Amino acid sequence: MSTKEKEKKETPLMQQYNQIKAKYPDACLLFRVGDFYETFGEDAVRTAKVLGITLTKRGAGSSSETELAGFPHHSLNVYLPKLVKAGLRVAICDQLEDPKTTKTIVKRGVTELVTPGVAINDEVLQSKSNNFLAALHFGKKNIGIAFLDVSTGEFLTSQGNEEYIDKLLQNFKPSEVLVQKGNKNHFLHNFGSDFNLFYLEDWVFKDDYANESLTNHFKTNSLKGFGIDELQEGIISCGAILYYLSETQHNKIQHITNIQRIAEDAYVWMDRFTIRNLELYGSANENATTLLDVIDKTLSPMGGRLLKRWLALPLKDIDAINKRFDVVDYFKSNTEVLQNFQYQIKQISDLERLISKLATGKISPREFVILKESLDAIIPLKETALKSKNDALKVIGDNLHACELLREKIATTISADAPVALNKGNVIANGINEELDELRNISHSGKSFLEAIEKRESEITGITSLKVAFNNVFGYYIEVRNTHKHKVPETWIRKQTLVNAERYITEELKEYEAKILGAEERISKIEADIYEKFMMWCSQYIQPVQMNANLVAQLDCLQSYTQLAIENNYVRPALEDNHVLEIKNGRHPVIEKQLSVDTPYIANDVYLDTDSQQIIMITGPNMSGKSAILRQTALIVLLAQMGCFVPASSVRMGVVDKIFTRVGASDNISMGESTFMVEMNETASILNNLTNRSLVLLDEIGRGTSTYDGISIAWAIAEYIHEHPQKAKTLFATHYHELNDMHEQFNRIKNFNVSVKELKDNVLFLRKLVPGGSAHSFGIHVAKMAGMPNLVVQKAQKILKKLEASHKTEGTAEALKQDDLQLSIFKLDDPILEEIRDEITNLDINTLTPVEALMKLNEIKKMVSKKK
Ligand SMILES: Nc1ncnc2c1ncn2[C@@H]1O[C@H](COP(=O)(O)OP(=O)(O)OP(=O)(O)O)[C@@H](O)[C@H]1O
Repeated sequence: MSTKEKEKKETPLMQQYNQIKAKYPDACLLFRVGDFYETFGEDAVRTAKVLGITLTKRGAGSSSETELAGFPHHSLNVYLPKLVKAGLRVAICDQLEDPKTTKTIVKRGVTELVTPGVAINDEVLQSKSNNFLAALHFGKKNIGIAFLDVSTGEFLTSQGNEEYIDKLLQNFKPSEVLVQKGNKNHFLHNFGSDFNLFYLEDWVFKDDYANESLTNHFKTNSLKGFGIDELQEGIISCGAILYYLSETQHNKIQHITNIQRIAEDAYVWMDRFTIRNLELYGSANENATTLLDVIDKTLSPMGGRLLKRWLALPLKDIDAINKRFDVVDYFKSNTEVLQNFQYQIKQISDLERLISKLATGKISPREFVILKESLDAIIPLKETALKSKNDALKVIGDNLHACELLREKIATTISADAPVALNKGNVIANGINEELDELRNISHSGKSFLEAIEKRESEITGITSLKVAFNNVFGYYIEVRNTHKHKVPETWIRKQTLVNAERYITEELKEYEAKILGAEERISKIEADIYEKFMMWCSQYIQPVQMNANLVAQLDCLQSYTQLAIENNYVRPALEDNHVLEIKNGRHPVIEKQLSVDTPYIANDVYLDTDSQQIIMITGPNMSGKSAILRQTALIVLLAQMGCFVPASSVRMGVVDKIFTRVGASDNISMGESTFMVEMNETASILNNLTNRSLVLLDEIGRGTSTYDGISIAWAIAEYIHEHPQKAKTLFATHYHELNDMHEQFNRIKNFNVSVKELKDNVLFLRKLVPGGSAHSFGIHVAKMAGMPNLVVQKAQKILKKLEASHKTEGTAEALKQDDLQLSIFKLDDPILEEIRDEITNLDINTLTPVEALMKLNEIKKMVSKKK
């Protein structure tokens, strides 16, 4: 059948459907038909699967046969989130006119396109998480990025290299990412396929387009005021976001009141491995407790979201950090004030999302009441903050906006017990509109009016069981039991005969009915009009309410810090203008919460600086607690720079600007590269970015290869960090006790070990970090403890003894002395060694990265071993 013929066969409804669907080919189209949302074809198959609803066929057996799945329109709130959470883009196609008013097919159109990144329904959102839409623009020099949470109005941008953008993507975890069509592969190659991507046409990513749409939206002449005018690629990404909003019919976006620059240099740099490895707010293991789980004591959704941001972006400015400490100190010593704040914050709902709903015209009458109650709670909060003796709190108190007129207007305009849905009535308070009050009188007086008729007619006719009632078919009627039928006056018109009764209508009832039904329709119309205008009026308060939301979020984070410090005995770190890191009795905030009551966490001291103890080489058996010490050091630094107290008895530190973490043989194999290669890549990026204020954690680096390769590489890396002009403070956990020899040659490397007590054929973990190296790595003991069969353990012990005996004579330090190596290679007149010599002579040291050097070394080692 030709397409034309097929079209002819299609019903007008399906023709209309197909026309609309053609405009949204990649979305699941929910097509409103009467009281149902229907889906057809492929969409129906997907929808039925995701929602678990029945899949049927329309026009079965005919040429226009298609799958069909639908649900009642009032269940949209239940089903829509499920579709969006399943990663679908959902186009909602509504009836644009009242079916009663048209004789032909009802006009329909898409009123909203809901995608994972632009959802504002409570059912899709998580209260303590932002829901970001991101856009990326690959420029010549930089990659631009923008994030928008349309449910809160936060709009942020930045630009930088791939590593930086990767880190931001990890931190902000966007639900949807917009990418230029032409850069699809580029994106997948750099950032992986874990994101929900949507591709936009290349022309959207243009300078002029972005500038124009942004300045139009913000009604400004330039973007200077936002401090982003230099961010060319960032701006283009912001433009793509605005384009997408209009494409998805999100046109009411007044709550997007500014763009913030994510200032890369204001925050501690943590790469994605660090974020992942320290399990800050996510973990590969779903059941793992994250740092956020432990430290989050926030009481409001805004506070919860801000805490995540503070955790992702720790500060470097000592004054700003100290300000947060000061508030926590103040709260700690004024617990009554703290409790007062906590009580008030609990009364405040999600102001940020409520005001966004107002801006998008989606706020429900009930939510207006909640908005007012939340704003009421700001008043005592403001007073308490102003009365406090802490400067930062006073500033917050000063800036909290009382929103007096707004609160007053909501109280007088919206009924205190307003319903969730506008069409349920009783939304607008009495006394706002005369006509409304009058109509309500009519409709409310209805019951007594009907009762009066019932009484009167019963008396006149002598029919004792007479009843006035209503049904949808013929409206108000009088019902008379058969026994009284003969008493019915002639003027009554019989409408229905039942088994035991007859139903009649009267002129009077008909008139009354017209008045009442007219009144209710008119009431709905007046309420809707007033509501619409009221939302418009309230929109002048978007900014003050957003500011209040932000200030409450800050107060909430600070009370959360205090509560955490009180409950867990955290202390205030002393920030100093130096390069020292001195932790006394530090604990791991997460592990200490997980131990059983009878196993106390063993606190440890760590000291690092740039003069005497730059690198600590930590050896110790498996499971002794090496990783715990590394991670707790980073976590303490991180918490401190978030402005939070820390799990230790005291901490003294200069500000850290970058935290790097590498764990040997990490689980990146899935990306297709060999584990070892990945490990080397990761390490290379550290070595290329070291600063005097960096904190580097290297956990078992080198273990992804054979022992001797591993030792050589670990050695070379430690040496590189030691010799680097930027003296990065480093904790190096290793199984290779051979590395204990390094301190003889490099004076800022110090050996430590996590102590254990050797029992007869077992080890007892003491978990104390003590100076000095350890002689062996006890792996076999641990294997035994893990329940390995005895035969295996005994065999392993024998092999170990043999190996130890055979290597006793080789001092590692000796073996790795460069001079010796050179002599042994170049004195020999051997083709392979000559080849090696040529390789080395041809190397351009100036352009070689440290890891390339390591790889080269590895190659050379392989050549030498071939020769053996
Ligand atoms: N200071 C401590 N106090 C109490 N328990 C601790 C302490 N440090 C570590 N532990 C416990 O010991 C376990 C092992 O610690 P960790 O992973 O740090 O050991 P490791 O030496 O790095 O081991 P491996 O070399 O096998 O990676 C932790 O999961 C924790 O339960």
